[in-house]
Amino acid sequence: MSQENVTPDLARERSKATFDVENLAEFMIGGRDRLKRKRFLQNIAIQDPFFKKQKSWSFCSVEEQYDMGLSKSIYIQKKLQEMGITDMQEAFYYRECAAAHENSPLGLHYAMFLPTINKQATPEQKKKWLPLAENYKMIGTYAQTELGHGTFIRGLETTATYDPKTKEFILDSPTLTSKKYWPGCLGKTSNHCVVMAQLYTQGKSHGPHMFMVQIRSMEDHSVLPGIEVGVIGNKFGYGTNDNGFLSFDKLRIPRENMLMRYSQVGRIPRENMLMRYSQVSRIPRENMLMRYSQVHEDGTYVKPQNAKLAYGSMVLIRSSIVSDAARGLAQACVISIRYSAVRRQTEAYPGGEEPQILDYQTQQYRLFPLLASAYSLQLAGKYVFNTYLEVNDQIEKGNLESMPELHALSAGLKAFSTYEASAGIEVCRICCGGHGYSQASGLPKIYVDVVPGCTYEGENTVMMLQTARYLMKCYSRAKQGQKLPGFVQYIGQNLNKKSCMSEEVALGCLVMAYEHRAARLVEAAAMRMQSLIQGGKKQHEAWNGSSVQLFWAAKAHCHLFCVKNFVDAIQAKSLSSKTVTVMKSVCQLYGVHGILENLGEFMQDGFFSGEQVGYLQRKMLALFENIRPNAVALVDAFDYPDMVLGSCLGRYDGQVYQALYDYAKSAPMNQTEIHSTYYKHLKPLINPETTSDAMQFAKL
Ligand SMILES: Cc1cc2nc3c(=O)[nH]c(=O)nc-3n(C[C@H](O)[C@H](O)[C@H](O)COP(=O)(O)OP(=O)(O)OC[C@H]3O[C@@H](n4cnc5c(N)ncnc54)[C@H](O)[C@@H]3O)c2cc1C
Repeated sequence: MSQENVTPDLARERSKATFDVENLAEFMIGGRDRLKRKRFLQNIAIQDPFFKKQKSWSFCSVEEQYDMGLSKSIYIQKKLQEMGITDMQEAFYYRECAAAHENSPLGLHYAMFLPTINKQATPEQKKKWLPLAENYKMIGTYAQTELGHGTFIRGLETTATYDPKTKEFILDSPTLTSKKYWPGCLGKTSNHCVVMAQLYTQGKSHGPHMFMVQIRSMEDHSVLPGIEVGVIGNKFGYGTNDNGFLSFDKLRIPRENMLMRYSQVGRIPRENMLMRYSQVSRIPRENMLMRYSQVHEDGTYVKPQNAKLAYGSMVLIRSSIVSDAARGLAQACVISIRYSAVRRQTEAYPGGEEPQILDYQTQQYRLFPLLASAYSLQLAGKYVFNTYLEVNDQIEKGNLESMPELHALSAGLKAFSTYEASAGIEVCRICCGGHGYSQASGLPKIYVDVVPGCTYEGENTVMMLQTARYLMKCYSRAKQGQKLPGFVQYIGQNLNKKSCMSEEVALGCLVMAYEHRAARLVEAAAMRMQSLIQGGKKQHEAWNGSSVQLFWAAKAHCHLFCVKNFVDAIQAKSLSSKTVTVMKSVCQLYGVHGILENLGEFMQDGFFSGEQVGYLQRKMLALFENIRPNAVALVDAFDYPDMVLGSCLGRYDGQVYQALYDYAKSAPMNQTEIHSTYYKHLKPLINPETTSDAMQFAKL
């Protein structure tokens, strides 16, 4: 990043750093070559006049935002093609910079529609749809959520009823609450969508299945008969995205439009069933690859044998949400910490210099733990993604041994990270004082982009309870003396021990404390369930009656994972000893602050003494002092160019006041000396004798 014009405050901060920022930046991204490549690709976007001339999104109406989002998306895609970039990670680096937080109206085409065809379609279906989708003849999305149901997928009401006479499905939205509601890119952009609907065949319901449905003409984009589609109106954020509603009036679609890689229905010639995992009968049973579901020749539907196969794609999506949340929090920390190093406020004593607000201990108390959290969550997202890649081959071969653990962890981490990041971004905004409230800070935009991650792809509480379900299974296995896999081995451990914490606050003692807390909360939730069942409650009543404790247990499990993973990650050989020293402080702060924020859970059974809590409190304050000289260098190591941050406060050069003033000057309302509303409202108020029609009307 250019060192030109950097404010003396930021220049001094950087010169004080005790470690090599490049070393940490390379570690975080996964190597020197990758960092170089990322910078190369992002520089192309930074230099491109197309992006330079774009109006700030914050001065646009929702319709303008949608228009701009679409034009940018299409431009970005063309550029990626021109540059021959096919690698997902490389495309991400370019897009991250070029799109600068704008949620693409084509986002779900790439993120859900194309992958769904790739993963769920038969070879014939792929052959038919993929070229059309890749060439933007088909533009699609994924429509699952309805007005009445999102979380409870089995409760979806859209029906797809098979008619064997015509070999068609009839899609119908029989109730108001069955209308699809929320899917991104649905209202105005897509001409196709994958619809999740309840499958009925031979008079029976077989649960939700996916269907490819054309909703608009590929010639003139008109809405097809039997379909009603539109946008759901303005939202908290996501102005560039046309989240929509959709309903069907007995719409007929060909049988081949059911995504049938894993399940089939209806009579079709045997030779047409080129399904990887499903086969028709009349071959030896043991020859059948029946991992998912199958249909007999008479059209009988056979349900999937192993629902866990769907875990793979869920883990992948959730790991990407963890990384997105971590990125949002990291960017908010960059903005707030750089600004806090430039902003000066309140002379410490009469006539004294006003300190940088970053020197206030209370500012450090709010920002440094978030900085630690941003590192921890980024490392957690990386771990889940890399582990997914490692086990993916085994999944494809049907070996699902390690999947339940990873699946449960990814569900909990998705919730844990989005909660932590959303709350943290808001704290970063508040730490910027008044300017944090301006869109010019970039923080409101980051917040509204990250916070829906608490809801989509599994509502957070529901995700935590999913993790808790797995923890309960582990607990009961541990009580039966069975060995638990990898990371959950702490469950069922002896709880009659005390913390080894000393003044030094060793990382090992921090990990032990988090293990103890998680093990105790898992046990407490299990005991509560057990006692409710023994007291005569039904299983589901006992579950609901224990769900707060189950939630606590799942949260403690995720927190433990983040601490442990952080401790393991900083042992990496690629980190220099100076970087390790700094990162050890950051990691310690993450652990210490987490304990102090949840003290009751660590102290309830006397695991910590009051004296040990004193060690932790003193250590936290000492860590603030340790981290302070490196705070700016630590956010620099996230390596976000200004274009990605989109913030007047988080600029690398620290020229925040000029940037804020320029932003204000560029506001559309400042482009005229007198605003049109003066003639309409103010003039008649100030000079009633020149009363406008409106005033005369009001007087009447
Ligand atoms: C920005 C955005 C984009 C979206 N994009 C898409 C999209 O592209 N495609 C799509 O299909 N959908 C999309 N959605 C919808 C989203 O997936 C759902 O909103 C989400 O799954 C949550 O479901 P819900 O709205 O039914 O929440 P609800 O389930 O109604 O949640 C409401 C409350 O009830 C609680 N609750 C519900 N069930 C339980 C339970 N079993 N135990 C305890 N508590 C429970 C929840 O914790 C929550 O507090 C999007 C949503 C948003 C906000």
